[in-house]
Amino acid sequence: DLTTHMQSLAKQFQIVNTTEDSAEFIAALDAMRTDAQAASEILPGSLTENSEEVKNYKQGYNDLIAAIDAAAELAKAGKMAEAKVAAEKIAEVRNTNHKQFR
Ligand code: HEM
Repeated sequence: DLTTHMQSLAKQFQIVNTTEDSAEFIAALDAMRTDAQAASEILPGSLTENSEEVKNYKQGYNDLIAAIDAAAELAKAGKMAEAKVAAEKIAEVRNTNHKQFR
């Protein structure tokens, strides 16, 4: 369910924020991408299907996935310092969307 995906996102994001190992960093981002995609298919109880808000909710996950991909790409290019900075955008996207939908 949605809560399980959120808890998994939080667990993996903690790894992203603490590891210096690029393989571990990339693997955690990969897991986050899978959870974000799955979560985007589940509407929270506060949203009615087909409402305008659903578009914004789905866009939130698109923004999250874009931030995940940007950080992963830098890490894959061996730019761990830049990747760490890019990963900060993930928390921004999370906070913005939690204000709206949580
Ligand atoms: C890395 C990014 C994110 C993290 C780490 C995260 C983490 C969490 C956590 C820990 C919870 C509380 C779960 C619980 O009750 O145990 C939660 C709830 C929630 N989050 Fe996120 N979140 C993220 C991104 C998002 C995004 C992008 C959206 C929406 C577009 C979103 C929507 C929600 C909603 C609707 C809830 C409450 C619903 C529920 O728990 O059933 N989150 N999130």
